[in-house]
Amino acid sequence: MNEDQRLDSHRDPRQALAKEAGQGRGEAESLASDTLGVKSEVAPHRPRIHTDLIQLTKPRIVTMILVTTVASAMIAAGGWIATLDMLWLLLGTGMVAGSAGAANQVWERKIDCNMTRTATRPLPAERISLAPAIVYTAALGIIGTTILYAMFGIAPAAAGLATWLLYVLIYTPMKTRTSWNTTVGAIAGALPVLIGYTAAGGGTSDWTGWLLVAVLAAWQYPHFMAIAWLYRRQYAEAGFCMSTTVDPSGRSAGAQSIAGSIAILGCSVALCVIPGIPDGSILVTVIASIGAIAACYPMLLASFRFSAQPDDIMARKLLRSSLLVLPAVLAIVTVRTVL
Ligand code: HEM
Ligand SMILES: CC(C)=CCC/C(C)=C/CC/C(C)=C/COP(=O)(O)OP(=O)(O)O
Repeated sequence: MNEDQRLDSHRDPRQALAKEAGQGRGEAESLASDTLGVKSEVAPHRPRIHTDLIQLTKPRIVTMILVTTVASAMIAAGGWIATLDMLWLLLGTGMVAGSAGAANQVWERKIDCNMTRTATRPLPAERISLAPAIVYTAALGIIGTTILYAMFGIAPAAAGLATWLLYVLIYTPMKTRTSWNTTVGAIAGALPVLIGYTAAGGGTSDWTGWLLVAVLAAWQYPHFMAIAWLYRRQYAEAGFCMSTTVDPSGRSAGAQSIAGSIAILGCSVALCVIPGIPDGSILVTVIASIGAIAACYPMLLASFRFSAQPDDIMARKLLRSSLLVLPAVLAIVTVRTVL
């Protein structure tokens, strides 16, 4: 049984690889920590309630969302905003994002039982019952939206609410019906940049704000196509409709990964060039543009390699590069805009 066949086994690829690496983890670790080789805390065998309340919010996705929030606020403001304002912005956005993640898990509590990757979550594993989970989800969303409205006005609050509704009421039910769910999810995952952007004074009609949305939307294709490949059997068996269950060859996933990697490169360079129009420094513009291309290159290369050879090894490399490229691109574009 060669490596690919073993990796293709029905076992969760993370546990197969973890077992092989002699890590012998009892608990399946997060995909990113495993992929990035970053040691994350192994979930305690009997997690406490506060651990479960955090797990319900999809904390690692929310953390990356908050990274995009800081960047978009700084890009809109042309620099750092008042620290207290940034803290309120992160608290409000984090609560609304956590509420969306929790609402998704409430909605999918039954189908999550059918996937190794999600079966250990608080609701499928019955460590939290439905009623308190719903109250917790509602409280996070209402308090978070109220903070955004009270501190920053209608635009950030509306952007958060629109994202919540799109992710929970449109994207989530689409997951078992059509692989186009990924495009809706990409829009939902990208819209939160408008929270930070408008909270820091950016306009809803600014080119820069929508180019930031485009960067996030494009990024999610290589990001998720790698995941959709790694978990393709689990998605198929659980009844989800993803690009890799509709097209098991991986050609569609590969093509979408390449398209997304090219799109994020183009949008990132555009974000580096726009501030230089008309009277910005040519040298800074050129250096920043080269930096954006260099930051996107690893994910572009990984996308081409995954497309040429769709297997778990190439998919893990693509996922790893996606989780490193996004913060790098956001850092370069932020510094360029602030300079
Ligand atoms: C179409 C949109 C997206 C889909 C379908 C998607 C799906 C997923 C899935 C299934 C995982 C694996 C979670 C696990 O290990 O159980 C994951 C991990 C992750 N996602 Fe995404 N994601 C999307 C967009 C985003 C966005 C917008 C962000 C933040 C900007 C993000 C950040 C992350 C991070 C940091 C991880 C690693 C954390 C972990 O291992 O749990 N994702 N994503
Ligand atoms: C401010 C605000 C409302 C932000 C929301 C941001 C947010 C949660 C974006 C979700 C991105 C996304 C599609 C994740 C995958 O969910 P999934 O259901 O495919 O993941 P799963 O299979 O692990 O449950």
